[in-house]
Parts: sequence; structure tokens; C-alpha cells
Amino acid sequence: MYIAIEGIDTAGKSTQIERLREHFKDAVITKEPGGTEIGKEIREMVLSTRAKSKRAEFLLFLADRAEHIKEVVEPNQGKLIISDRSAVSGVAYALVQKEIDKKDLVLLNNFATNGIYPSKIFLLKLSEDELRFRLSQKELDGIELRGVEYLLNIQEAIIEAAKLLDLELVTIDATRKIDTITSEILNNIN
Ligand SMILES: Nc1ncnc2c1ncn2[C@@H]1O[C@H](COP(=O)(O)OP(=O)(O)OP(=O)(O)O)[C@@H](O)[C@H]1O
Ligand SMILES: Cc1cn([C@H]2C[C@H](O)[C@@H](COP(=O)(O)O)O2)c(=O)[nH]c1=O
Repeated sequence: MYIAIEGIDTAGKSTQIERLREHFKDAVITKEPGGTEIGKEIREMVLSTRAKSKRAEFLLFLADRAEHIKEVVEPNQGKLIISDRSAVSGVAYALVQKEIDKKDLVLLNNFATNGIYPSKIFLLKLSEDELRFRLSQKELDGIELRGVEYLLNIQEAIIEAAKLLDLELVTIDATRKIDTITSEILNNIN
């Protein structure tokens, strides 16, 4: 089973994934971007927001995804795979950029993933106040510097992206206690 934890920056994805790692000792824990050797280099490139073209940025994420599916997801299909982000992020961030039409977004992701998608997506959903607070507590990367409004639009776009890709989405209130969120995810996986 391949599942993905989704949410905007600071939603608590890494925190929950560390909890799931403790619970599922045999699971393959991975992430996008940066779940492979080449992916680590792509991650550094995209997070520095050096690409002038939004299309180039989108294609870098897509290249990371293609490598991730081939190197991590495909060989571990028989195991529980838990990924920090997935194609849903790819489509959501691109929807907000409005550079590529929706049909092409789906086609390009089908090409990159070879049609392999998570069977369940958990969206950790933040309130505006909590997002502002969490962003104020950290040093921001190039994408986070695009601001609160941008990230809230992404949060809405994640819901649309899951629909476009026809994936099951479980929305979780990410402002609650860490333990409560972990329990909700575990109840949904089991
Ligand atoms: N349920 C929670 N309640 C309060 N604080 C939380 C909760 N979950 C995570 N945090 C805190 O919010 C911050 C961001 O969490 P985390 O790094 O897990 O988010 P993320 O979604 O992985 O972020 P990014 O996408 O930016 O890497 C951390 O300081 C973390 O301790
Ligand atoms: C997969 C993917 C990610 N992004 C953005 C979302 C985040 O701002 C960063 C990844 O950083 P994180 O610490 O791993 O959350 O990249 C994107 O714009 N497009 C994508 O396809």
C-alpha cells in the first residue's frame, strides 16, 4: 500500500511521518522532492527557486517524481510506502501557478508516475492563524517566502488536485494535538 501525507509547508507532515515510522517499523518512508540520489540535487535546485520559468520548475518536480516512482515506489509495491508529498503536491502547486492547463497536468503526471499513485492521501489542513504562527517560527525557503495567501491557495488546490487525479483524500484538522492527528491517520490506515 502506497500512501502520501500532504499539506502546505509547516502543516506537520514530517512530524506525523516520524510518528508513523515508529509505528510501522517495516514501512518504506520516503518523500518528494528528494527521495532519491538525483532527487536530492533536484530538491536543492527547486527550493532555491533559481528557475526563472515556472514550467522549468514544474518539470524539475516532475523529473524528481519519475525517478522516485522508478527507484522507490515500484520496487517496494508489496510493502507499506509512506511518502511526504506526492503527485498531488505537484498538481496543486501547478494549479496555483496557472501556467499549464488541467488536462496537461494530469497527462504529464501520468507520464512521470507511469500511472502509479498513492491509494490514499492524507491532507493535514491548517487554519490561517496557525499557518502564520508556524511560519513565524522558522527560516523560510524560497517557496515559503511566497506568503500566507499563496500557501492557503495551495491548500485549497490540494483538494482539487486529488479530485483531478481521482485519488481518495482524507482531510485531517492539523491544528489539533500531534497525538490526536497520529491516531486519526492510524485509524484510517488500518
Ligand atoms: N499538531 C501540531 N501542533 C503544533 N505544532 C505542530 C504540530 N505538528 C507539527 N508542529 C510543528 O510545526 C512545525 C512544522 O512541522 P513539520 O516540519 O512537521 O511540517 P511539514 O509539513 O513537514 O513542513 P514543511 O513542508 O515545511 O517541511 C514544527 O515546528 C513542528 O514541531
Ligand atoms: C512535490 C512538490 C513540492 N513542491 C513544493 C512544496 C514545498 O514548498 C517544497 C518542498 O518542501 P518540503 O520541505 O518537502 O515540504 O516544494 C512543489 O512546488 N511542487 C511539487 O511537485
